[in-house]
Amino acid sequence: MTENIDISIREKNIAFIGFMGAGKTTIGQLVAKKLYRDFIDIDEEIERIHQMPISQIFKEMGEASFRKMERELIVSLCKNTRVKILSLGGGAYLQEEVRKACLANCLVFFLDLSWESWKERIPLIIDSRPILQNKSLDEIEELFLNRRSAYNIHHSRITTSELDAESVADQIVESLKLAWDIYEPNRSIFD
Ligand SMILES: Nc1ncnc2c1ncn2[C@@H]1O[C@H](COP(=O)(O)OP(=O)(O)OP(=O)(O)O)[C@@H](O)[C@H]1O
Ligand SMILES: O=C(O)C1=C[C@@H](O)[C@@H](O)[C@H](O)C1
Ligand SMILES: [Mg+2]
Repeated sequence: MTENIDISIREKNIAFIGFMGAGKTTIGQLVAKKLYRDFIDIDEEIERIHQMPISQIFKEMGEASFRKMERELIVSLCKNTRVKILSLGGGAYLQEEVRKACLANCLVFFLDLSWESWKERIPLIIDSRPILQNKSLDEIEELFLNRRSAYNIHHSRITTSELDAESVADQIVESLKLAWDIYEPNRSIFD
């Protein structure tokens, strides 16, 4: 397939972006199920291709190689696939090429949460995210705040603080259906 130009918004891939632990994998999976769409988690896909966890890829191949892998995979999926749900890794969207490809070919949802809410998730993610290793809480907060300027370039922002994953997914599906009906009434992906 050639580059996705002028595709209908119903056919566009949906991409989830946001900080580590914001819920991109969890919510992406739920949204995919609710919309009967294929789900691709970029981190899991890289782990599958290389047959090792991300933390080991960082250790053995270095962060720069990981960033190249995620960039190439995301850009290729953006250009060559449709109707998919893509959950990006937390740092992928910091790369300009990734941002451009996502914004041009996907509906980009920023899953946002407050620093206070994020801190409650630390025990759930701390061991498996190499970027968080050997950092103080202040340093992690700085990263959390600094990355917002990139995440703020999106099509839609959903605040997930105080909401369980199922409710966030329902809210996203509702907003998508509304947008599809407003911008492309009387159309289905089979037209
Ligand atoms: N809305 C939510 N409320 C409470 N816990 C949540 C919510 N969404 C996700 N979680 C939990 O937070 C943890 C991290 O979620 P998840 O792995 O989906 O984050 P992520 O954004 O994909 O992170 P990464 O960028 O590192 O891939 C999981 O244990 C998940 O169950
Ligand atoms: O925020 C980040 O930089 C990362 C987030 C994870 O999803 C993984 O992609 C990896 O651990 C790096
Ligand atoms: Mg994830």
